[in-house]
Amino acid sequence: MIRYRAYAKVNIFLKITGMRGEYHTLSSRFMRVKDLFDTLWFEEKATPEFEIRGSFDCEVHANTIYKAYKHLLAVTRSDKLSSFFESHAVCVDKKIPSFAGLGGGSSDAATFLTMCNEELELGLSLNELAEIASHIGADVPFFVYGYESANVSGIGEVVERFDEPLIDFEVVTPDIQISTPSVYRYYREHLYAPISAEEAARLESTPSRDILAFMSPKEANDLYPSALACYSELSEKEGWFFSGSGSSFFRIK
Ligand SMILES: C[C@@](CO)(OP(=O)(O)O)[C@H](O)COP(=O)(O)OP(=O)(O)OC[C@H]1O[C@@H](n2ccc(N)nc2=O)[C@H](O)[C@@H]1O
Ligand SMILES: Nc1ncnc2c1ncn2[C@@H]1O[C@H](COP(=O)(O)OP(=O)(O)O)[C@@H](O)[C@H]1O
Repeated sequence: MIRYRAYAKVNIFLKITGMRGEYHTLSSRFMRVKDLFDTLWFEEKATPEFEIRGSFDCEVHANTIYKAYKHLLAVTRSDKLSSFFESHAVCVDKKIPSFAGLGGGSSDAATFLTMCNEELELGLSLNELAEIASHIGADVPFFVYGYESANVSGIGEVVERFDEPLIDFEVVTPDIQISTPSVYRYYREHLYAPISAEEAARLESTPSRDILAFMSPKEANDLYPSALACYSELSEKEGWFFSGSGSSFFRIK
């Protein structure tokens, strides 16, 4: 069976540009962490229930991989798909820490969609897969496209490849479980200051190395000051940037 890599990501910058209903619209640069990834593959099994093999802190129906399966089945209504998972389990060698702001669950879900499309020859286009991905989580579309670096906007469904060399990151993840909704809520209630379309365009045309050289960590990620305010046990790390809603920090190796 072919093994697939579900890479982690960091947010080089993450700026809020407004609201869309309950969700925040953002302008963010996502970049792949090339030496941090989960590995996924399919394995034959005897029992018919949907099965995910791997070390998770949630039960199977809360797993983003299962949510991806349900959405894929609803869209394709494919008997080939449902019967395949009566005889095959999804195996995951989990390396990306959870609740880390590294997109672990989102990356797994996107990789699962890609694996099904390829191995079962579902014939879905990249855009069709990304459309399904947008219903699973805000970060999932980025991982479907598979770009090493991209500008992500909307609430995460607009993904535009950014052409630049990949940067080698060092990532540390303090053992603090940060709730993404809480961090966004605090930002909205206490720190809401959306940037203009012109400022977003300027950031989106700036190479990531320049962002990391000229912006402070708190300027680069609007959710960082919010996470610090929400979690007293989270402390700043001099010279390190904050990824997504956290708790991971990263810097150039
Ligand atoms: C913060 C970011 C930055 O990349 O990722 P992580 O920190 O999780 O890696 C993303 O915006 C998170 O994406 P994701 O983790 O998929 O969020 P979801 O599960 O879709 O949403 C969790 C909750 O976060 C809030 N949310 C999420 C995305 C967004 N653009 N605006 C929001 O307000 C909503 O309250 C939502 O109910
Ligand atoms: N495939 C998955 N991998 C990791 N976590 C998952 C997965 N599916 C569901 N989860 C749940 O999502 C929570 C957040 O994990 P994750 O998406 O990795 O965090 P983040 O979005 O901050 O990177 C986990 O604590 C776990 O309960």
